[in-house]
Amino acid sequence: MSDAAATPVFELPRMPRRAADGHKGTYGQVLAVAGSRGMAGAAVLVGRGALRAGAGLVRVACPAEVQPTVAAGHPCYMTVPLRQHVDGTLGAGVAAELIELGRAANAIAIGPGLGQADDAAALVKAVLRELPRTPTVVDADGLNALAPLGDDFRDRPMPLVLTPHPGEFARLAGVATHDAVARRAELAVGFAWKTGAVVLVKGPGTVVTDGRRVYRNTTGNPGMATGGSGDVLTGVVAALLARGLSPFDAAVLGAWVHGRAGDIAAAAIGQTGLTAADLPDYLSAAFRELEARW
Ligand SMILES: NC(=O)C1=CN([C@@H]2O[C@H](COP(=O)(O)OP(=O)(O)OC[C@H]3O[C@@H](n4cnc5c(N)ncnc54)[C@H](OP(=O)(O)O)[C@@H]3O)[C@@H](O)[C@H]2O)[C@@H](O)CC1
Ligand SMILES: Nc1ncnc2c1ncn2[C@@H]1O[C@H](COP(=O)(O)OP(=O)(O)O)[C@@H](O)[C@H]1O
Ligand SMILES: [Mg+2]
Repeated sequence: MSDAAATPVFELPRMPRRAADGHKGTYGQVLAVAGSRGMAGAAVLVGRGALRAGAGLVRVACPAEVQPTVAAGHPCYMTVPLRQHVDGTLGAGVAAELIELGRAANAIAIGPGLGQADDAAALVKAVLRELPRTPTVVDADGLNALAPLGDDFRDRPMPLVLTPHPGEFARLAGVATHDAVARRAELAVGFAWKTGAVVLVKGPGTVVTDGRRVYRNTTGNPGMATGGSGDVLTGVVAALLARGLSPFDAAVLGAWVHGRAGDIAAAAIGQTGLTAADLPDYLSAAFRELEARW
């Protein structure tokens, strides 16, 4: 299928106004499942992204070994230490516990820094299968767990949001990486159509599609080509899902506001010294621009 078959979207979804009488339960609870030995930072970045995108409550579930490090990454999210394998990764043995935590959440972010062990992949699949109505964004090793993806989740009542970079998209869709770059929009539309997921393929001019509609993002800059930038986006999309945006709208607005934060950060401190850990702090300014439209 060509991307010409999908309707281009130019208008941004509205960021919902915060009700005067709202409380933290009103603005959505996010469960992030992320991190492993050596990749505690991925879990921190997802959690910070979700907080700065307005989630009322954020819980970061991670292997027990990295939990103190993750907890030290921000005082405002809670952390849940989970039993880990000897190599410091999570596995299907904690699926029941995670699914219980997931039932209490309005949205789940799963994948960054989980590693590529077979049992981590089994855990990801169990969570996605057992919570079919929970809005969920899958990134990084969560995507590797599903690759190659067919129509397994085609009939999921709540469509998944998948956020691959072109390398991950190539694995997921079973295409060559150079095609995932050169024919990104066309392949993403066809893949979204086939899988029933909302697909956000990252990079300059990030493409978001549900197979029927396609949005090409206009924000962002090469300063964001630095480890962990995508992990922040995962947290942002989860917060927007928890706030009640549809999967497509959460992906579109998430891509825009994440890129805008990168642009404001680059204007303030330049592209060269920009790190992913700076991005959440500049999300506030990016969201303030959206609040100005209220
Ligand atoms: N602080 C932490 O804890 C951090 C932890 N992190 C965690 O690390 C884990 C591994 O994630 P990952 O993305 O680094 O590895 P992987 O999936 O093998 O991708 C690399 C392959 O994809 C390709 N490729 C990528 N982008 C492309 C593009 N735009 N266009 C084209 N190609 C592109 C790339 O191509 P190449 O660079 O060779 O040209 C290469 O082949 C994961 O769990 C993540 O969450 C990180 O988030 C960092 C911070
Ligand atoms: N040259 C660029 N222009 C605009 N955005 C970029 C550029 N390079 C990277 N990005 C953005 O940075 C993020 C990188 O995500 P990802 O590749 O998953 O990184 P990581 O896994 O290290 O967190 C994506 O949102 C991508 O769109
Ligand atoms: Mg990534």
